[in-house]
Amino acid sequence: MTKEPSADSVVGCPAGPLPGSPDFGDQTVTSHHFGEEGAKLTYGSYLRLEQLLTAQVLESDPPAHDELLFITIHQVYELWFKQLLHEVDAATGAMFGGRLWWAKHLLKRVAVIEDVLIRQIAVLETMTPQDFLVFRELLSPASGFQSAQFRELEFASGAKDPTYLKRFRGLTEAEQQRLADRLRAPSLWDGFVHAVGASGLPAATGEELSDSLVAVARDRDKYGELWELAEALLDHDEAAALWRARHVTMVERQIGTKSGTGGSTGAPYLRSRLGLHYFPLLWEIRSSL
Ligand code: HEM
Ligand SMILES: N[C@@H](CC(=O)c1ccccc1NC=O)C(=O)O
Repeated sequence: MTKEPSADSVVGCPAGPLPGSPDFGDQTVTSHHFGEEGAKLTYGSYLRLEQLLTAQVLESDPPAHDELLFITIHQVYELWFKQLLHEVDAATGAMFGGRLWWAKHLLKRVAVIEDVLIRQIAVLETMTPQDFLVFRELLSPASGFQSAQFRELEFASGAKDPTYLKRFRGLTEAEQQRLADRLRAPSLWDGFVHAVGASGLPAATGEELSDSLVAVARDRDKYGELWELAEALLDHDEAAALWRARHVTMVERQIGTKSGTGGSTGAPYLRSRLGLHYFPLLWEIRSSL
């Protein structure tokens, strides 16, 4: 057990105002401005807090107490989805560029963020079905099904199901374009297949690839970097599967067997997606090891 340091026990951080820091009445240090002078950058302007903190607009009137939580959770998800796409794109590029250690580094971050996404479902589960029902009807026909970034993540990982392009209603032109672009762009899986080929192992057909992956697994002295990369991809795949499973249990807790606001059967539709794997071959080779 490590002891939590008290404020006055931290080296260089005595109790009381920090010398030279803004708004502490210390006028002696003028050579360093800590972002507080004139029109210089501030915390709020840098983080665009005016935009961020005015973007929670409730549908319910009078306001349903839990609708703010509902909006906040979804906005936080979309911010993390944006970050995940940033990392997944960079990891794909790194694999095509032969920088496998960087791809692995980024994929580890992806899995940690996904762990946060899984765990934050518990926050929304503090909302009871009764309190959700106060505003649920107002949400129809909107639904998480329409999250373009969520689908982009699926496509960017390797699960490219073009039928989703037609099944979406209400997406903006820009969102539709982004999804169409994603269908053509190389995925994480394409990047990994490239990396296997670049290492000298056969990777032209599914069978060759499967044999090569078994060879990688059996000789980690030789192919350690590829093996670890494959494991990092599997972590991402597993985390996405865990999120889907966690989401559907929450859905059943909130709406039981009711159909969804997005027009699907609800939990049965979501359960039909639980078998989805981004990298099926990485799971299949387990049976041959
Ligand atoms: C009270 C909480 C929630 C309920 C009851 C709920 C319910 C549902 C239902 C019923 C669907 C199926 C589509 C339809 O509406 O017909 C769905 C899909 C979806 N929801 Fe939620 N959801 C909740 C929270 C969330 C949260 C916090 C997120 C985070 C972004 C989310 C993301 C999604 C996504 C991405 C889909 C599409 C899944 C797919 O097509 O595989 N949901 N949700
Ligand atoms: N589909 C949910 C409603 C819902 O959760 C939702 C509604 C609007 C925007 C995002 C949502 N989140 C996930 O589906 C339902 O049927 O209750």
